[in-house]
Amino acid sequence: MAEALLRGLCKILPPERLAVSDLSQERLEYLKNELSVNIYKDNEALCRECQILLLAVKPQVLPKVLASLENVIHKDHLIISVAAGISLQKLEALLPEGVAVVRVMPNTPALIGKGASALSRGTAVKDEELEAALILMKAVGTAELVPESYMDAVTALSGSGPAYVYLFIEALIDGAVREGLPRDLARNLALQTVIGSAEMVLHSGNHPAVERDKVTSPGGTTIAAIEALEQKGMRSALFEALHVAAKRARQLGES
Ligand SMILES: NC(=O)C1=CN([C@@H]2O[C@H](COP(=O)(O)OP(=O)(O)OC[C@H]3O[C@@H](n4cnc5c(N)ncnc54)[C@H](O)[C@@H]3O)[C@@H](O)[C@H]2O)C=CC1
Ligand SMILES: O=C(O)[C@@H]1CCC=N1
Repeated sequence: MAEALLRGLCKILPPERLAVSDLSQERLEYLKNELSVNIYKDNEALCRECQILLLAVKPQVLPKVLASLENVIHKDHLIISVAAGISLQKLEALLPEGVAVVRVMPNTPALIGKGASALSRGTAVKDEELEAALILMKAVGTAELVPESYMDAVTALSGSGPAYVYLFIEALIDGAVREGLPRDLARNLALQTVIGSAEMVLHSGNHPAVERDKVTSPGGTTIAAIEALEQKGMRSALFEALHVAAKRARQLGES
């Protein structure tokens, strides 16, 4: 996730104003070679140099990382956490008192500037700090301010969502191959179908069902396919997927 954000940020900031630290020397060298950003092997050294700190370690690791930075993080820092499930209350308790923290749920299409992020504001965040966080996230796609109570559902929808869409695309391609199409042709048609359909809903502002009805001829092919999808429980499978993902986000916050 950090690489996706970093690549997006490189489009609005010169690489010399960006720095990254990681335990893995190999990751650091890869990012230096790819993006020419500054690299630090040591989180503390990076914290001394940078004012905005974007934390992109696993939720299970985050408390340990923040504990190790207790003496270097101070009130002039703005902390942005992308860790799934970790609440603002928990982040604030892990940070020195009064440090500004914004909780963000981004997604990996940020890598190509097509991310979808939601942000929630911590208690010590000043207006200009919130604005800075929004500018950074808008550099990699759409970014919306949301109440923190939405965050686990956001994680289930747009945070994890790209994975569901990739699974859907993969299944479309395999289904077409099953019907005899060459894989390359199936891939191109499947991808353009997903992109075109999303853009139709976006640009028309219509409910998706309105666009679906336009495809669905009486007695035709589409209604036969939709009957099969309803019988196989596609809709309820997605309800369940989002439900367990949101539940898992809450569990990650408790660990
Ligand atoms: N992968 C995704 O699509 C999304 C991930 N997130 C959040 O982003 C965070 C990272 O997730 P991923 O990128 O998937 O994980 P990842 O495992 O790919 O990346 C974590 C990175 O942290 C580094 N790291 C581990 N301990 C460290 C330490 N003590 N100091 C410095 N670096 C350390 C690792 O070497 C690794 O490069 C998680 O909190 C996750 O909830 C949020 C939205 C979407
Ligand atoms: O799978 C995860 O836990 C992370 C959070 C959202 C997307 N990836």
